[in-house]
Amino acid sequence: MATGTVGAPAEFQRVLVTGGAGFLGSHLCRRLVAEGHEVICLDNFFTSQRINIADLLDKPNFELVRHDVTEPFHAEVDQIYNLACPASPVHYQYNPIKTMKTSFMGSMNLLGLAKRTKSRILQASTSEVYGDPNVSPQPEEYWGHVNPNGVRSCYDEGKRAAETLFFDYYRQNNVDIRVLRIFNTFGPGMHPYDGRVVSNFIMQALQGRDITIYGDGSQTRSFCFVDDLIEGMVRFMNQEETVGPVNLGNPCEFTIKELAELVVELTGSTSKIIYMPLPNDDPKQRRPDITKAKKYLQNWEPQVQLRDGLQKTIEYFKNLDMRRYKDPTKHTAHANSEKLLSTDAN
Ligand SMILES: O=c1ccn([C@@H]2O[C@H](COP(=O)(O)OP(=O)(O)O[C@H]3OC[C@@H](O)[C@H](O)[C@H]3O)[C@@H](O)[C@H]2O)c(=O)[nH]1
Repeated sequence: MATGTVGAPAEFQRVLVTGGAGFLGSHLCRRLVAEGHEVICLDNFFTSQRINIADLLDKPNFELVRHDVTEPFHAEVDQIYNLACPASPVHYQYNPIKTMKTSFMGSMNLLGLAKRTKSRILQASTSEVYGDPNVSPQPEEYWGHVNPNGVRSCYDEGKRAAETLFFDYYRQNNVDIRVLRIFNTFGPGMHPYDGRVVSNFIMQALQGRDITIYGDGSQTRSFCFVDDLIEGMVRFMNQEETVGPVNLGNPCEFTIKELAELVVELTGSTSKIIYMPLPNDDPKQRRPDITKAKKYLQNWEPQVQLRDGLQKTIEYFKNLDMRRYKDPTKHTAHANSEKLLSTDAN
């Protein structure tokens, strides 16, 4: 029997985690291995590195396979968590055709595997399916406001197409699906060159570099600490009441300017805040409606608030050996920005 953790399945499972060496994937693998499950971690190491899961490599119930989900994969498994896809705008826009292929063909290949093995399969979908939302907070019923041919579309539309495939395999082939929409998540284990806002601001603050706000900083995001997210994800996988989609995130909403100021305060940094162009189609607001998550996931709600989570993340980044990390892509987030803002816009 597995440990008595809330949401843990009654029996040990053979679990496949795609993107298992990534930020969320490595936390998930760690938890599943600790609970005694047999874990196969699949990764192509495009944006992640082996070091993220170095502590798991010698565990007898952990197996690492270098594999790209755009190619079929065969194994006998009971559960599949499909987390494979670059998630940072900088990285997913680097090779947008590959991003779309990863979402669509990766889902297709893994749904085929789930169908054959009769395993349950969870898709890591995203708040980006809501695009630049004109409804706030965003409930699962909201269809979104998405540009089908913009620079973010490879990710937004890739994930939307993946959701379509999941629900069609469910309706047509009875595949046992779970679709989770993950909102902005942060915490220890993020790649220092991840390119997303929390890791950028902390690294800039710790290294005394300018803190780069894109736009005027009035856009909002709601940041969920990684432990809360993984807890919700495992509960969702192991409940029987809904296939989703279910939103998972922290509903406390902050402007990006507030985030920058908080990071400066918590690090005691002397960095100054500068303003850069807003990348195209950057959503102006984002906040999850988590009514469904609370209802179906045994009253799940985030336990760690932004300030406390940031403190833990700052400690993590302070102790990183930067020689071990490589920047996976060049920074392209501004390549398509239309308007330039002056450095004192605020
Ligand atoms: O250095 C930076 C980086 C980012 N930002 C801004 O901070 C906000 C958040 O940007 P991030 O890159 O962290 O993430 P985004 O919210 O744009 O996208 C994320 O959405 C949810 C997930 O599915 C994905 O992880 C990712 O696509 C944006 O408005 C962005 O323009 C900065 O102001 N400065």
